[in-house]
Amino acid sequence: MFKFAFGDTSLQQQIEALGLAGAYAENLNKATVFAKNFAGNGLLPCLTQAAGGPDTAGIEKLAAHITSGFSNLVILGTGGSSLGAQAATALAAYTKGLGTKIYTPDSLDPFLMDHLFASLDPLETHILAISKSGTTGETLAQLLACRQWLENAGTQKPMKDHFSFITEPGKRALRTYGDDLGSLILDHPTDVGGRFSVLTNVGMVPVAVAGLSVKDFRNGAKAVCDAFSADPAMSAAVVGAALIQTLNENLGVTQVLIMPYAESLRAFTRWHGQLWAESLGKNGLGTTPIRAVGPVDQHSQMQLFLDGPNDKFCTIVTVPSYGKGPRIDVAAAEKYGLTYMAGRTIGDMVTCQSRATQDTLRAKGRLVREIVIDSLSEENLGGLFASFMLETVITAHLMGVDAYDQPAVEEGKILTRKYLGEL
Ligand SMILES: O=P(O)(O)OC[C@H]1O[C@](O)(CO)[C@@H](O)[C@@H]1O
Repeated sequence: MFKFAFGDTSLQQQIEALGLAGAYAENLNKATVFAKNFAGNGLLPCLTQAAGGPDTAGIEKLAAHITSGFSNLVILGTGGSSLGAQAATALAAYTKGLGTKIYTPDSLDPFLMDHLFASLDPLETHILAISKSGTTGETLAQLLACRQWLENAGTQKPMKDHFSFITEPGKRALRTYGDDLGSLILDHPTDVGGRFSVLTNVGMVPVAVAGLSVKDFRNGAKAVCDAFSADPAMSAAVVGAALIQTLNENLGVTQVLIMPYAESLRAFTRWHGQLWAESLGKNGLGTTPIRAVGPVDQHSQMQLFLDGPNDKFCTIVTVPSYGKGPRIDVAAAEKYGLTYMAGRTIGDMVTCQSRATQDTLRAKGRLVREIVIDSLSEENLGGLFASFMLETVITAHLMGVDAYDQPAVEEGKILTRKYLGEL
């Protein structure tokens, strides 16, 4: 579980100081009513399905097939078919894992494909192609290229074993391809959109391959959903959605910054970026997600956040890191005039940096939410996924847009196919 707070001064006092008490109360009420109905109706399929876990056997079977036969897993997929897996498996950087290395070439890039083919052992490589629609050009092009690469390598294993698929049931190119090959295919849930799919098999097969606990991710999400259902008005999702909407409508806040002080949450910010942008950027409305990671981006973007336009709602995610990490040698630090860090740990420095960032942002009049997770764990990351999905859906309701479609992107896809056909 995680906690959230807005600094030493209560949120209510800050809202009153901005003259927004009435507007915020109205949005909070609207968000709470919606959240209660929503909870009463069983929340989102992407959350409830995951909690039930009827797909566990399929996830375990596919993960076992991959880890027992291959030392590399290449996940072909883009957007919601890759970002959740990247965000979730980033935690494995701190664990021993199962020995299978995961590659996620989610942007089509000829140089990266050449590099992958040159550096990976084809006989040791499994390809998992994920696409909800089963028609995404980038993923299909990569798939055909991978098949050719494996054919050329003359693999000894049956070709069908080198591939697996996650896609919706029904007639679609990716499904037909997988059927023809005779490979293992898991169904992408039809009632879960790609950017909401991280807790389904889409994110959880990679999690299992990485040696992380699917159960813990889902339990973490469930705990957040249970707390949300029990008292929506107190949840980070409802408060966050009401606040962002109020700031947007009344103070011209048009950007939402998410800045974790943990390298392993960098991929999480990319996942959040798609979730927020694709769900809410509609009908001339929307707030732009901005990604940053602390402390490194204090040295690149922070000047703008502090001293540029006051148009951002800031969320800082922290993990208690006091006393964590290597300790800085006292004598060496003192010799070079670095007494302030002598005997401190790297975690002490990061703790002070995130605190200083928040204080400075607040001193500059920015509204800052701190989300504190007590450790970098599957439960906590699962909880963050659930909370931000809920926040997005509630914000969409307050804005009056449909969180689940992405009509404008589809126009670009049609044009790409046309241009390729004309080459
Ligand atoms: O999973 P699919 O169908 O390949 O789609 C990949 C991504 O492309 C989009 O449809 C946008 O083009 C996203 O919504 C989606 O996550």
